[in-house]
Amino acid sequence: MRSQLPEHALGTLLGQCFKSLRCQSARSCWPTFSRCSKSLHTSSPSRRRRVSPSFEKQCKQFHTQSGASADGISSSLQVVSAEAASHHDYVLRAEQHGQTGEGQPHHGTRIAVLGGGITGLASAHYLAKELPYAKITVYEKSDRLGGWLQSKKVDVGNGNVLFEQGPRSLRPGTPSGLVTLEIIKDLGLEDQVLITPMSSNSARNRFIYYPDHLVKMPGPGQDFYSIAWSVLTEPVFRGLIKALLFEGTRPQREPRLEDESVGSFLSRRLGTTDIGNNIVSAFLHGVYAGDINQLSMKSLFPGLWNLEAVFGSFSKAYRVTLPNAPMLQQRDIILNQQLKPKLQGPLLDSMRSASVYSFKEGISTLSNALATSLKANPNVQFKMSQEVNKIEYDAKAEGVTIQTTSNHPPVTYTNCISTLPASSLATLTPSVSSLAGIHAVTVMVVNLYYKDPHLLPEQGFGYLIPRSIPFEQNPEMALGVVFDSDCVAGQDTAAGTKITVMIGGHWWDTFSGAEYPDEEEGAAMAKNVLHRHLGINEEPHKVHVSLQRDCIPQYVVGHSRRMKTAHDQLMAAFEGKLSVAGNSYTGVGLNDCVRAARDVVLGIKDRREYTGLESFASPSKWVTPTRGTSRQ
Ligand SMILES: C=Cc1c2[nH]c(c1C)Cc1[nH]c(c(CCC(=O)O)c1C)Cc1[nH]c(c(C)c1CCC(=O)O)Cc1[nH]c(c(C)c1C=C)C2
Repeated sequence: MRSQLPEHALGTLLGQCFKSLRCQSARSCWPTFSRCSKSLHTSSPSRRRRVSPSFEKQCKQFHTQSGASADGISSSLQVVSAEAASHHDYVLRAEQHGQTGEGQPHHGTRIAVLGGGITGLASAHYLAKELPYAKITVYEKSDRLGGWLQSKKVDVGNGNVLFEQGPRSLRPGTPSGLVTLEIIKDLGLEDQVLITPMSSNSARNRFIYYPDHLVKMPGPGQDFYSIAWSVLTEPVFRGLIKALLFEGTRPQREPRLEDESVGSFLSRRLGTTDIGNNIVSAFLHGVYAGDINQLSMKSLFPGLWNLEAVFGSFSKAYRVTLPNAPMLQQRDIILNQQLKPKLQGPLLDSMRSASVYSFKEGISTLSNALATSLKANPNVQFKMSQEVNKIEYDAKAEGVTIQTTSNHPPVTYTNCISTLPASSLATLTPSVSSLAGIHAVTVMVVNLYYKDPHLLPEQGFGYLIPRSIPFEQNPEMALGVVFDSDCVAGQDTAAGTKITVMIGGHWWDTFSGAEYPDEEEGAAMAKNVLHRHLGINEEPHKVHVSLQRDCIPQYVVGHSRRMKTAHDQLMAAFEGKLSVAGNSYTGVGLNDCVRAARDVVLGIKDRREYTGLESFASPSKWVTPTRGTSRQ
């Protein structure tokens, strides 16, 4: 299965150009994955011997550098099993210990979950499943559950259309994606799932708007000549061929360099800022609504960051590792091994052909079903409209005390899982000061519905707008446009064209609250964008504008170090009884959030002391299961 993100541009250009260098951050595709984990099991000494001498040399070099055994291939295979048994593999161990963790069931265990968004609900779900004896209390400051998942059904006269105001679809082909599938299975939502196949227009046709027209990004189904023509003639690809040809000649980064921005990394490796500014910045707009010159290479693309450290350049990595030996994180392999056998069946089978998926009633189906199932559980209590204003460690009780703005007395819990934004958590407890600086961007989401079903000039996912677009082409500071009618079919009963325009993000970093456009201005801005870029002059039949304040945390340079400090601070101040999960920490996607929820619950179950940031304190190893090399 190929990766079908809007960042296909990046995946294809960096990935396909070097063929094997699939970005193995959190985005590995699962056939590769299955192959690798299969070969992990079946790897025999005779197979291991079939390794090129140059590769072996690289491995030895790397192992020596990293302080690991210089035993090349076999040592890296040992790394895999050694890590599975190592002290920080809480998750695996928790599963092996069964439902009661290391000790006996602890009746009287009370766990607080702060935040009723998708991470909070998923945490409560896994707590109820894994610690059935525990009493769970979910605190939510607003009067609704689901957080950023906001699907709105709108009556348009001749039927309904569904507007998504936040995330709109899920990708099944990543390790974290398996966790979401597990929840779907737990909740019996299989018949609600709507799949967008990889063969669909939206999966195949992805565009960047540059400098004044839509440019189709290379992707599956496109023939070599049209890709070559596009790369040679479209200004968006300026400098690409030269950059790739000479990438291997550029020096490896200084070992001292702990992190750098994606923009800096690309210009250093490719010798030009054009690829970053024209292509990768567009992809980063589609996922993070963020700034390529601030976002962290190490956190966003750990796979590429790691490859440079190991091999010196991508082209060398390609020559050495060959296409079928991607490097994977040990924790991903373990997750795959845990969940895939459990998920075997029609749902997993149907996901093999899926690019993305959603639900008939929208993405909120997931949070609504979680809430319904939790409300039916007598061990789970929701404290709605209750804002937490203080969190303290109670050393005597060895627990966490939660105080809210309501007049209720503070309550002490055995453990607390905070799914609040990092910066909010920092205001509730001064002891995790390192979380205070985590900034999030605001995006204005404008959903438009037109009765005319034939308005769009192209069929596809939509388009992303890079930072380098001339100002007069984008004075509204739009980040991208989604062709919703093509993206997820089957949610609307009314025919027509549904589009979402996303505006702002990092472009609004310096805005104070008062400067954001109001709904009327937002609607006018979106219509201007569609008029200028797509020639749409028609008035929409329905418009919905929502300002999603601080919705996407930014993993800027130094993120992993900040997280490591936060882990240490949480351990020092709360003895591991306060854990964190959510989009501020280990990934901004929905799948990342539910995976974080599961990890935290299994960590608590296993050890009862778990911060959720262990992966920063003891990073998972990188392994090439078939051949073997690793790096922390
Ligand atoms: C509010 C706007 C958002 C923008 N990005 C995100 C939100 C919530 C978060 C996000 N979007 C994507 C990912 C990656 C998913 C993954 O599996 O890792 C994340 C974390 C990809 C994406 N972006 C857009 C779509 C339709 C998708 C596919 C999957 C999804 O629906 O989440 C569209 C899009 N999002 C943003 C912009 C500017 C944009 C423009 C086309 C910002």
